[in-house]
Parts: sequence; C-alpha cells; structure tokens
Amino acid sequence: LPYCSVTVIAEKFSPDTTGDGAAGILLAKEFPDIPIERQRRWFKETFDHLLAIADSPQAADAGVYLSSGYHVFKEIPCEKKPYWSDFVFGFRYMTDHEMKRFPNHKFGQAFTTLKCECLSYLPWLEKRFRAVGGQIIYEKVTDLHKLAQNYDAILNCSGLGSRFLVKDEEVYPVRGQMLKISAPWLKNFVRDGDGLTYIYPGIRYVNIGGTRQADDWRMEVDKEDSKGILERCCQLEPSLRASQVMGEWVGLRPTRANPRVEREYLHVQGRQVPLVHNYGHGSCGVTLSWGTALDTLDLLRQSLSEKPPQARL
Ligand SMILES: Cc1cc2nc3c(=O)[nH]c(=O)nc-3n(C[C@H](O)[C@H](O)[C@H](O)COP(=O)(O)OP(=O)(O)OC[C@H]3O[C@@H](n4cnc5c(N)ncnc54)[C@H](O)[C@@H]3O)c2cc1C
Ligand SMILES: O=C([O-])CC(=O)C(=O)O
Repeated sequence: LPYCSVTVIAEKFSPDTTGDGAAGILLAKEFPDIPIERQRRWFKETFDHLLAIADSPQAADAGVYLSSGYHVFKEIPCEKKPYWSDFVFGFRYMTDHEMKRFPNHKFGQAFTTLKCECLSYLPWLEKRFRAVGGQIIYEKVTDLHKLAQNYDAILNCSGLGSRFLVKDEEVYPVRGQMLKISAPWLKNFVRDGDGLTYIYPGIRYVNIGGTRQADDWRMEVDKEDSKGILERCCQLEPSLRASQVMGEWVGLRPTRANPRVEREYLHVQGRQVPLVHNYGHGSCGVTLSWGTALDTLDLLRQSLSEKPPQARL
C-alpha cells in the first residue's frame, strides 16, 4: 500500500510480547469455521515468505531457519495428514524403526518446517520498518474512536488486548509455560501430538514445554509446571536429564475459536474510518503471521477503495 505513512502503537514491544517467548515453529492446528482454502493460504504465504528469508544472507539477523523433527502421537490421529503437509518439506509418516525411539507412541510424522525466533525476528522487522520511515509509539490504546480522530484507517492487531479494546469476549488466554534449556547436542524437534510436551532446539537454547491452561491469566512461573514439563520432556528425550535449565518463561496465547481477520468501520465525527481486525491466532500466531497480515492488507484495500484513496494509517 504505497504512499501512506504507518504508525505502530503498542503498549509493549520486543522483547516483551507473547511472540518473543514463543518457540516460533511453523505448525498449525485447523480452525473450525474458516474455509480450509483460506487457512492453507495463510500457512503457505507465511511459509514461503519466511523461507525466502531463511535462504537469504539476512537469515542470521532475522532468526529464521529450517528445522527438522518428529511429531509423535500416542493414539493414531483422525487426520493423519494435516492440511499444511504439502507446504513443509519432506512430510512423511515415521517408519517402525524410527518409532522404536518413542515406545509410548503409536504413530508419527517427520518433516522439515521453519522456525522463526521472534526475539531476533521482531527487532529485525522493527529496524526495517523504521528504515522506511515507519513511526513507533509506546502507548496503551484505550479508545479506538479517539484514536481514529487522528488516523485514516486502523489495523487492530492487539492479540489478547482485544478482549478489552474491542470488548471481544471470544478471545481468552491459554497460558503456556516453557523452559529454556542448554542441550546443544539436540538438533531435531520432537512434539507430542497432544501439544503438551515439546522440545524445540533453537539458536540460543532449546525450548521445552509446555502447558495449555485455558482462562489462566497468571504470568508468574509456576514451579510445579516447570517440574512437570521437565519430567514429560525427559520421558520423550531421555538425554535431557543431562541438560541444564537456563530460564523459564510464561506467555498467554491470544486464543479464539477462529482468528478474527475481518473489517468494519468506526463512525467518528461524521467520518467512516476503516478498522481491520487481525487477532486471536492462539498458538499459531507466528505460523500464520504473514498470511493473515496479507489478508488484513487486502481487507484494508477493499475499505479504502470504497473511500477516498489517500490514506494516513
Ligand atoms: C508457550 C508458547 C509457545 C508458543 N509457540 C508458538 C510456536 O511455536 N509457533 C507459533 O506459531 N506460535 C506460537 N505461540 C503463539 C504466538 O506466540 C502467538 O500466537 C502470537 O505471539 C500472537 O501474536 P500477536 O501479535 O497477535 O499478539 P502479542 O504477541 O500478544 O502482541 C499483542 C501486542 O498488542 C499490544 N496491545 C494489546 N493491547 C493493547 C492496547 N490496548 N494498547 C496498545 N497495545 C496493545 C501488546 O502490547 C503487544 O505488543 C506460542 C505461544 C506461547 C505462549
Ligand atoms: O504447540 C506447539 O508446538 C508450540 C506452540 O505453538 C504453543 O505452545 O503454542
């Protein structure tokens, strides 16, 4: 969208957002009420975009790279081949020989996907954004109507904050706790299909998790959760018993039955100000980031084409 000026307003920036602690693995669950073609597009556009970064000299600064591993299941899932299996590399079912490493599991998928470490990626994006003249403001927004007095359009990407900002009670927290582990010998990820136990080797450390506690707003580390995470992960990967815990982290996934990527107008002092929402990605915010952002941009274009085209965002 050329010839517009863009301001990002947020209460918190990197390293204090939910994304900063996320493992950043590209792996999606299926949302019930969003056409599967749209979800496929969201995944593919994000994957292709991040792959181009991973394949470029920018990869190290951006913290984006290919990551291979196993997704193992205690019971054979109804959907053995997820909708995104065509977009990652080398998706296949694990062999009996491989499954012997996971005696408590019956079925597994092996593939190479991407890992986007937001602790690097977000500052990298911010630098690029500033370099082309983007404005950044640290501020908590409490009233979108008031904000709209000074802008021609608004994109609402406030995650869990939308519960208060646009009074959307459908978005709720799913608390996730993880440990940062030093285990440099681990190179492949392993994820249990129930989403409660996973091991993601990264640039700085190995992320191990996790928890999924719905409607739990606690941001403090829970020592019992940490103990449980360590026990479960050591069961999945016994070599972890020799590892060292470097840190603990808690984040609240901005969860919604379906992410909200849709548009409306704010009525402000006789003007209709386009408002496009893009929030509620739950545990797939990194995975679907670029695809949902492109949809958001399309929706904004649609709104602006119904309005005078000169826009200041
Ligand atoms: C333990 C854990 C592991 C995860 N692992 C992965 C993974 O491997 N892959 C993956 O794809 N996803 C993962 N996620 C999910 C991912 O972190 C989220 O989906 C993603 O961060 C959501 O991004 P967001 O920008 O919508 O929300 P956030 O990152 O929460 O950002 C919201 C922003 O809005 C701002 N804001 C909110 N309200 C206001 C307001 N009123 N005024 C001003 N600013 C406001 C906040 O300050 C913040 O800057 C994980 C999450 C957790 C907790
Ligand atoms: O589920 C995973 O593998 C990682 C993740 O996205 C989360 O914990 O939200």
